[in-house]
Amino acid sequence: MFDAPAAGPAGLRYAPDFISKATEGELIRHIRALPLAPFQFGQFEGKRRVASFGYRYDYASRRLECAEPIPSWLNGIVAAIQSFGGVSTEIGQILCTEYDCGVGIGWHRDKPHFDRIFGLSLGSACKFRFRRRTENGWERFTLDAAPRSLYLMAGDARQIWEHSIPPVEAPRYSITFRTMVETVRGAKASR
Ligand SMILES: O=C(O)CCC(=O)C(=O)O
Ligand SMILES: [Fe+2]
Repeated sequence: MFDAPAAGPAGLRYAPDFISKATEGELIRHIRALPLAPFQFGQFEGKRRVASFGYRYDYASRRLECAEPIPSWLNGIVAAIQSFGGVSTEIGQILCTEYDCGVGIGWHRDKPHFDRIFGLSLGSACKFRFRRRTENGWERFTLDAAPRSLYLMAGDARQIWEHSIPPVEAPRYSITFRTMVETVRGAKASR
């Protein structure tokens, strides 16, 4: 059910076959039916297409904004992710992404409003790459993320290491589930 990748970043967990082929097919069908929009960061447009639920990070205003509520077709998988994450895991944000052939994502760390990051891979495999700076250059690690697998980035894997995906060779979909940091959860509770 769950493998700790050999010599990978601390805080990275990987679960192959987290969902069935039938569930994968259903989720892809739902994602394809969404009004996906090219990822916008400032004046740049990424080639991947996305839809956000719960919250959305706006690169123009550089603020976290409210997004559409999490739709009910995601309820089952959210429950499975929360139970994988353990007690007090509450998913606040979901990003559905479509990568066409030749599309990837550049090096980055996710925005600081988010805490732990769970990623479900659908449709095809990808090389999920990690790097962190060392005194003499970069230390690197690649996770082979199979379709239907789940990765979790927490601790160093989330806070220190950057991640990226080189252009995919077949269409890939992903659903990223994020918990919110305490300050964001507190602000929401007091509204
Ligand atoms: O597609 C994925 O699995 C990861 C996407 C990602 O890193 C992000 O949207 O921040
Ligand atoms: Fe990311």
